[in-house]
This record gives sequence, C-alpha cells and structure tokens, in this order.
Amino acid sequence: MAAKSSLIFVTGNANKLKEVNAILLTGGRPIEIESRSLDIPEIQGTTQEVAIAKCRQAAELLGGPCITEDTALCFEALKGLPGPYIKYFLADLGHEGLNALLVGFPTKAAWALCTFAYSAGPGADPILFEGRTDGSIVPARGPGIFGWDAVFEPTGTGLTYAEMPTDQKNKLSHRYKALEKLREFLHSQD
Ligand SMILES: O=P(O)(O)OP(=O)(O)OP(=O)(O)OC[C@H]1O[C@@H](n2cnc3c(O)ncnc32)[C@H](O)[C@@H]1O
Ligand SMILES: [Mg+2]
Repeated sequence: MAAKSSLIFVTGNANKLKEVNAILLTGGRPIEIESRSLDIPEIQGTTQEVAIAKCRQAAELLGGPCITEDTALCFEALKGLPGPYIKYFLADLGHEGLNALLVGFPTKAAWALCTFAYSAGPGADPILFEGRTDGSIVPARGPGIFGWDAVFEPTGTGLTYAEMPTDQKNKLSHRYKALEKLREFLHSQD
C-alpha cells in the first residue's frame, strides 16, 4: 500500500504554523501536515474571496492538494474593517495605532476570523472552514510575539491572547474553531 502523503499547509507565517501544528496534533485523531512557505499575492475583497483566490494559486503552484489560511481582525465600529487587511494596518500603525483607530467610537468590540481553505488540486474549487472568536480591542498587554495578540481580549477571559498560556488560546481561538471544522472534513474524506 502506498504511504499516504501528508497535506501541505502553504503559509509564510511561522507563528500560524506553530499553532496549527499544536492544534492538529492534539485531539482524538491527530492530523499531520507539512508546510511550504510561498509568497502568494493576496487580492482585495471579502475574507472569503481573499481566501479562495490564495488557495487556488497555492494549488496551482504546488500542482497538488493544499490548505491555506487567512486571518482577519474585524472592528465592529468600523463595520468589519480592517478585516483581511489587518496585516498592513498592524505593520504601519502598530498596537497603539490600532487602539487609536477606535478613539471616539463607543464600542471597542472586535472579532477574530480565521478562514482555512482546502483545495483538492489545481482547478478544484477551494472549500472554506471559518472560525470566529469575539472580543475587544484593548491597550497592549502581554508579550508582543504574534501579530495583534497583545491588543485582542476574547470576551469573558480577562486576558489578551498574548497573556494566555498557549493551550488556553488554542482551545478558544478563531484558528482552533476553524481547524475543528477542517479536521472533521479531512476525517470524512478518509
Ligand atoms: O502566508 P500567510 O499565511 O498569508 O501569513 P500572513 O502572515 O500573511 O497572514 P495573513 O495574510 O492571514 O494576515 C494576518 C495578519 O494577522 C496576524 N495574525 C494572524 N493570526 C494571528 C493570531 O492568531 N494572533 C495575532 N495575530 C495574528 C498575522 O501576523 C498577519 O499580520
Ligand atoms: Mg498573507
């Protein structure tokens, strides 16, 4: 019997990869992935359009099945923006600037949205798996290791993602919720 090759996760983000491995390798039926760092241009559009276009391109480049992931951080006061453009807002404005965007708005509510996309190969329509965690934007607390972790406080926890032990974040995060759906899908394909 031919050995089953593991699924390739295309991402340039080492912190994402670490969390994805930690989440997928735990649980009743662990899933192994390989990773590939490819620089894939991201289009403008809704989170779903961005996710589908990136996964399509990744599958073309690899010539086979793959998964990709897009993370959005959506501010309620800004009707969901920066959303999929959070990477560029964070890079230019920093944690303080993200807080400053909300000065003068009555709500600091926000949600983190993770969208995994799976493509069966070049030409196949990607399938999406979304996970959302609600919270609010706060002045930075905790180590500034991963993106906007220090300014996002999930509702009811009293801690920012950055202040949480890894396994606490990985049990309630946007990424965890999306991966549980992806895990179920992959097992149904076995
Ligand atoms: O190669 P890809 O997978 O696209 O990696 P990326 O870093 O470009 O990631 P995105 O396009 O999804 O942009 C999301 C931004 O949000 C950051 N980010 C993603 N997940 C996060 C998390 O769980 N906590 C904090 N920041 C996160 C990430 O560092 C980026 O700045
Ligand atoms: Mg990206």
